[in-house]
Amino acid sequence: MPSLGRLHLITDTRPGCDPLAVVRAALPVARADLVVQVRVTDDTTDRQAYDLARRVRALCVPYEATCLVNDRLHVALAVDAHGGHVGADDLPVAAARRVLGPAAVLGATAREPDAAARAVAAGASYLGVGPCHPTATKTGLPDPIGPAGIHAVVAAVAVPVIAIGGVTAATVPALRAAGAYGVAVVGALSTAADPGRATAELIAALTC
Ligand SMILES: Cc1ncc(COP(=O)(O)OP(=O)(O)O)c(N)n1
Ligand SMILES: Cc1nc(C(=O)O)sc1CCOP(=O)(O)O
Ligand SMILES: [Mg+2]
Repeated sequence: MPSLGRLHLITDTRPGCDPLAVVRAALPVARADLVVQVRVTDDTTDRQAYDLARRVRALCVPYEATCLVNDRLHVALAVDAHGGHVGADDLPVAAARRVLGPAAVLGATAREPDAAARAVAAGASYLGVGPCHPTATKTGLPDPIGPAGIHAVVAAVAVPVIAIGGVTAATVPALRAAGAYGVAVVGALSTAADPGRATAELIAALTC
């Protein structure tokens, strides 16, 4: 299994968004450094999620980018995605690992060191940790943990930590300095006037 990409593009399927256009713009820039996580709104049907994931999976192939599916692991299996991501309202990590198999990429959300260690022991191959900063993309989240919260988790686990929540190219250096392996973004790409350029800025911040 190749090393995990450092830039995780999470699809934005809210009204007015064009997730496939954003993926198409990001792929030639970030290539194998890109992980596309197919995340759909709760009211999206499984058929719609499957159709989007199938298209994303196909787009990723020529760039050797990674395709993951959020929450809906049956969709991940159905499109032969590289893996999935689960959080507190989804299948437990150990059950998700059983569903996806030993070779799959499996991400788990963890917000503090103890939960992070439990998720890794249960089979997570990377952790999504946040929210780092305030975000308008998801409601109901706890207060932002900042780079210090990222560092606390990094110190507790030996798997890649992906920082999420309000991440922009400007906030990447502090997160990397805190030990984050990479970052996951929704708005920084989905609301960008030029998603290709925004991808280049994020990749530059992640690799310097
Ligand atoms: C990389 C990454 N980190 C965290 C999350 C959040 O997952 P979860 O807590 O299950 O919330 P939803 O995304 O399902 O609303 C994520 N998706 N990706
Ligand atoms: C889906 C999600 N999960 C989070 C968490 O902290 O678990 S923050 C988040 C939204 C991230 O969107 P943006 O990059 O636009 O802030
Ligand atoms: Mg979830």
